[in-house]
Amino acid sequence: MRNHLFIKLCGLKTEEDVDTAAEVGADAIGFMFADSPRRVDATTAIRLIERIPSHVMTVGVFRNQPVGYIRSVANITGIGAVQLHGKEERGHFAALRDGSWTLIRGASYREPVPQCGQMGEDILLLDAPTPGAGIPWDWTRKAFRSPGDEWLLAGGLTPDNVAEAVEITRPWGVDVSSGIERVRGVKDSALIRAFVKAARAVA
Ligand SMILES: O=C(O)c1ccccc1NCC(=O)[C@H](O)[C@H](O)COP(=O)(O)O
Repeated sequence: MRNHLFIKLCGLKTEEDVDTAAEVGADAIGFMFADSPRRVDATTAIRLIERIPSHVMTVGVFRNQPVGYIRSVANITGIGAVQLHGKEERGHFAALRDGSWTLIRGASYREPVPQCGQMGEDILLLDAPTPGAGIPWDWTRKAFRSPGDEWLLAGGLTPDNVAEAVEITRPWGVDVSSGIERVRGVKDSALIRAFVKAARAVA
């Protein structure tokens, strides 16, 4: 029996989204504070975070934004984790170490494969070249080796392919955004349920 698979659902925007995610047992819920059709403002995030049980990790996703802005959004909203998903270097991660947040690094799969902790992050999220586009990278490649302990597989995951992706790559967790939407930027409760069910079914 494998360990618990950590499931992060990203880009949620409504009460219905977060209530469904909590009900089906998501481990983390991501809010987009970077340019995206899923972007929310801090006021919306605060309202949504109030509904989320404390055992669920709340994640703010940022991309190439100043440390001061990230810190202020993190403080105002009370998010539990900061995900840096752009070209942020080690200095960005180091500057954000003074908070109580878990630090997540979103990196595109490439050779050499990014490794867990390389930039000072706590969790690595291994993604496709274009984040949030619903396009998978080739996780079926035979030479794939785990980048470390706490890493999330992301990029084009759906209820239909998540089980196979987990079986092949054996990640610590998975992350999804487009695969739980029928319309870009709009989450679908049935797809959220189907995704979590399929991911949890992997032995
Ligand atoms: O989701 C976005 O629109 C986005 C935009 C800019 C930077 C990061 C973004 N998303 C980060 C995530 O963690 C997504 O869940 C991840 O890229 C997977 O997305 P998808 O392939 O759509 O499942």
